Amino acid sequence: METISRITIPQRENESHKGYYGRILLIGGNQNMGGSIMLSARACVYSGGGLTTVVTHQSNHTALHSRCPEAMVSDLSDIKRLSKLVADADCILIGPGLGLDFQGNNTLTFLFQHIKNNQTVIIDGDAITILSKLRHPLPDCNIIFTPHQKEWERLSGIEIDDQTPERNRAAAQELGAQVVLKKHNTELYLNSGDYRIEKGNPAMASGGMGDTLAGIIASFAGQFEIEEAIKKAVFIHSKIGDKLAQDMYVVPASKIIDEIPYMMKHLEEE
Ligand SMILES: NC(=O)C1=CN([C@@H]2O[C@H](COP(=O)(O)OP(=O)(O)OC[C@H]3O[C@@H](n4cnc5c(N)ncnc54)[C@H](O)[C@@H]3O)[C@@H](O)[C@H]2O)[C@@H](O)CC1
Ligand SMILES: Nc1ncnc2c1ncn2[C@@H]1O[C@H](COP(=O)(O)OP(=O)(O)O)[C@@H](O)[C@H]1O
Ligand SMILES: [Mg+2]
Repeated sequence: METISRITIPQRENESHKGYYGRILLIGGNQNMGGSIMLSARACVYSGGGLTTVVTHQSNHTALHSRCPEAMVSDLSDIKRLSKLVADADCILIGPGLGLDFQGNNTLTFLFQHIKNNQTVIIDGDAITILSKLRHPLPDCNIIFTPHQKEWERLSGIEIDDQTPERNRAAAQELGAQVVLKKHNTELYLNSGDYRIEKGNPAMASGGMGDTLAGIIASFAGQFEIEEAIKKAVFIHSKIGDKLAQDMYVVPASKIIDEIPYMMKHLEEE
């Protein structure tokens, strides 16, 4: 397994506009977990996503507008609008705070029926847990799963203690998806090979940290080639976590988000 020890961020073209940097659709946040998709949304915007739209429970709209006015919103139950938003998106994230009830279920099913093979979907959090139970056939498109170890256990059937690189690779292959296995020293099972990020620390072990990473991956998937997007996103997330942990005992996810544009600038190609 190869260790990723550095990444770079390309300079932006002068003659570019928001349409160059991805139309990103983020789906999640039920009545109780609006904060999770707000973290994904802010992370997406702060990572440079061109246009960010959030599909979330209506009760989250005001808070989302207030925390992240750059993002557009739509109601989780507005299926007609969802179908247009899915059709227009380059990259779709589903799962943070989605909930495990019928609405989460229906939304995931709807997305799988409507996504096209040139689109990318990132499946995180509750969407992974739903899928582990329902065993829907996966759609024909670029699929990235971002489970933590427990979610991976549910999805792959491999118990946490048995999650070796060989077994994880075989399970990713069987799913036909790329997998970001989140843990201390996160592992990436990508089409080109297996990678490890030897960055990140326990100050990052707090709720919302994965929702934030999912937002960065979605944003980068709208801007960069897909494998590069995953590598850059996981690396930057952990590198910021390490930087902040030099002075902070715990690193709340919101603090990671605030640092993203600065770290991207720091890693920008000459
Ligand atoms: N502010 C919010 O609204 C938040 C919402 N969240 C959402 O809550 C939903 C449930 O996610 P959870 O992950 O909490 O619940 P899960 O029940 O899916 O898994 C959490 C449990 O898995 C176990 N576990 C084992 N290895 C782990 C590892 N390497 N990393 C993390 N956990 C590990 C832990 O015991 C932990 O209690 C998701 O949709 C998530 O997006 C969370 O992100 C927390 C913050
Ligand atoms: N001890 C640790 N070392 C490095 N990274 C960690 C550690 N604990 C948590 N993280 C990172 O925090 C994130 C947690 O993801 P997840 O459990 O999905 O969070 P949530 O669902 O609460 O947003 C992952 O990116 C994981 O790698
Ligand atoms: Mg999570």
